[in-house]
Amino acid sequence: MKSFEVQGLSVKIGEKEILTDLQASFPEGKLCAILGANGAGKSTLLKALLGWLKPTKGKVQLLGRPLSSYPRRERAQVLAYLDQTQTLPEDLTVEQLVGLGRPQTGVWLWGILPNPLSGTTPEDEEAVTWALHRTDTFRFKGRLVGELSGGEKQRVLLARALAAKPKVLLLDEPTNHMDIAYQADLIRLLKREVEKGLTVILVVHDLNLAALADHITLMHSGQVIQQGTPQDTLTPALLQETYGVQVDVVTHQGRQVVILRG
Ligand SMILES: Nc1ncnc2c1ncn2[C@@H]1O[C@H](COP(=O)(O)OP(=O)(O)OP(=O)(O)O)[C@@H](O)[C@H]1O
Repeated sequence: MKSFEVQGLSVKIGEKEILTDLQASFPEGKLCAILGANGAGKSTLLKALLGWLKPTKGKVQLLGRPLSSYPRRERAQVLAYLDQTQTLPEDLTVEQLVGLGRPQTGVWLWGILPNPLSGTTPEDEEAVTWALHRTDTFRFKGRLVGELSGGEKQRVLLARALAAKPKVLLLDEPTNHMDIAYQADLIRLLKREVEKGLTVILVVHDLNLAALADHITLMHSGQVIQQGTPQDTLTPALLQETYGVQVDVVTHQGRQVVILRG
């Protein structure tokens, strides 16, 4: 089955059409990367997949069912989202913040942050502990969020997203501001979850990180121009179409490596 199947999707923000008749499908249980130049519509596509932006035309199917048929709560159980713009409540402990990932405790009602300690079930506690372990953050569960480094925060945010036990995790530029070691670490953690059945769809700018994905989507001007394996998509011709730059692509240890032409 596909995680998402998108047919003829158009999305407007205000009067401006950002996505136009977009066709795409994303396999289930794979690490999928979305690439495209600034302004191509990558974040907008993620928000449409999350159901936050309503299409003016077209259909989005999530795990074989129309996205619009999912009640909000069920959608929050199936999909998790992680981006860079979230401001974090710095005076919570890591464990409390990860607890907010649970759909029933983490919903921000009327702009009020619910008490992270109220209404917690044993199942919530088990999921939080599991997510802390999966992201190697259990050892600092008692620390305050405000005291963490950028890379540590990133892992804690991943733990919060995983605590919901989603089937599909969408990430918007999760490797921004991360050094190469943290980037590798994040991809390793994501791959580990994918091996356990999670579908991951992430927007990235680094082509050589994208080469580690199972499946790549190339976007240009609000449309998908190609989808497929790194071998099928990371080609000089398609990257020229995507970014308008000339690159060379070499294969190193079975993986595509993209080099900008000088
Ligand atoms: N709230 C908004 N109001 C008006 N225009 C918007 C809004 N959000 C996005 N856009 C426009 O939609 C287009 C696509 O934006 P989007 O953020 O989806 O691109 P992106 O591919 O994620 O870009 P980047 O790589 O720079 O993050 C851009 O031209 C952007 O200016």
